[in-house]
Amino acid sequence: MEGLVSLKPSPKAVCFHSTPKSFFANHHHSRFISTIARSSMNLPPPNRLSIRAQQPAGESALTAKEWEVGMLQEEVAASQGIRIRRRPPSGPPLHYVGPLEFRIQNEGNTPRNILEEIVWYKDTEVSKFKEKKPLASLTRFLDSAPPTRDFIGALRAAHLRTGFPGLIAEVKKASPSRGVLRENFDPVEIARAYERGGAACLSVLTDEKFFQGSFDNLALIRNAGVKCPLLCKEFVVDAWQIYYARLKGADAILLIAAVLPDLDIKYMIKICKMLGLTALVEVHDENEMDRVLGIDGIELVGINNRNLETFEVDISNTRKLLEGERGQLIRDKDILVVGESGLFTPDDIAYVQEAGVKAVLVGESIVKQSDPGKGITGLFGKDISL
Ligand SMILES: O=C(O)c1ccccc1NCC(=O)[C@H](O)[C@H](O)COP(=O)(O)O
Repeated sequence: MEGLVSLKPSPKAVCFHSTPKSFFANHHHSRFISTIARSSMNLPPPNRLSIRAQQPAGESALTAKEWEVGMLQEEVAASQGIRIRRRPPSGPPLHYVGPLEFRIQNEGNTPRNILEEIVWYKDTEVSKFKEKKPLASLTRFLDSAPPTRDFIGALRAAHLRTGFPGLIAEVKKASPSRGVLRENFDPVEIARAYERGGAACLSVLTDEKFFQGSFDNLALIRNAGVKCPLLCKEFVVDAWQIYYARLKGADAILLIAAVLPDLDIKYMIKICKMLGLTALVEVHDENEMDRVLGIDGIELVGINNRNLETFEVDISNTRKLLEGERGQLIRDKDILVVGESGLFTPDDIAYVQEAGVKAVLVGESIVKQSDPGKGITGLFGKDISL
């Protein structure tokens, strides 16, 4: 039978007879909701056997429900073309039919690519953070957080002033694709050098495990009096991270369409607006761009030239996503577009500017220079600080 990975006599099968009626009622209810939700979203029938009512009660019933909700979320995401799974498909608890127990096959609990690995790690990381600092305790400090600065305004002003795309310069120590980019890494010194070199805004990587960044770096740069508005470069999977970024001094935060379903993006944009933060919504392909253009209230879209699943970088991606009707819609909506990743030379900047971006996000090519401020001059082929 397809999908069945184990089938064996179960010593626990006796539990089947002692399962309380309330469990069957609730379970039936949750199946009912799932079925309505699934059909209203044009989702295919679930790809698993549906005899779960025979599960034992208690903890495993709860786990089964959590699993079912998670599976429904995954199905919604998949129906929007999202390939990244938010957490490992650890599968439901064992199922019991009479004397037999069985599990349904899942695709394996190993991430399929680096982005999925990062997202799975974030899920557990954020859960731990939330235990230590629940949202309710964070919100108490919101009034004492530093005021947010106008991220998009700074990019537009730099574009007007220099005639080049406004620069978001990235404070990036390391990356999964390139390893360590800068050994002697002083985030505040780099931030100041970028500001002196003419950056309009800064992007600060806050992920520790994969990029050797930190939320402390964000706070250090903010508290050092750097005037450029700051983007919190995180892999957001939970609204908690947005509140935390705000408390640490961010003015903007990254939301990745390859990770977040439409409803999450809408909800997170509302939270950003409520907190005075700008959302930079990042896309990599046409499907993600079309999804994002269908969402109200988007002001800033980043086109990442790096495929975060394969690490492949191709700056013609920016041009491809800005061609034709999409480009027209973006102009009609007055959305500011940021060209991201793989920009090393004045020709690269000219190429993405020609494609229609009014801002660029650059890390590697400038952070590697002994003076990152001079790196900016090299990147643009001109001193843009003047
Ligand atoms: O940079 C990576 O290796 C990477 C891997 C997985 C997920 C995200 C990753 N990078 C995030 C970015 O997109 C870049 O930091 C940013 O656009 C700057 O790119 P670059 O100028 O090429 O350093």
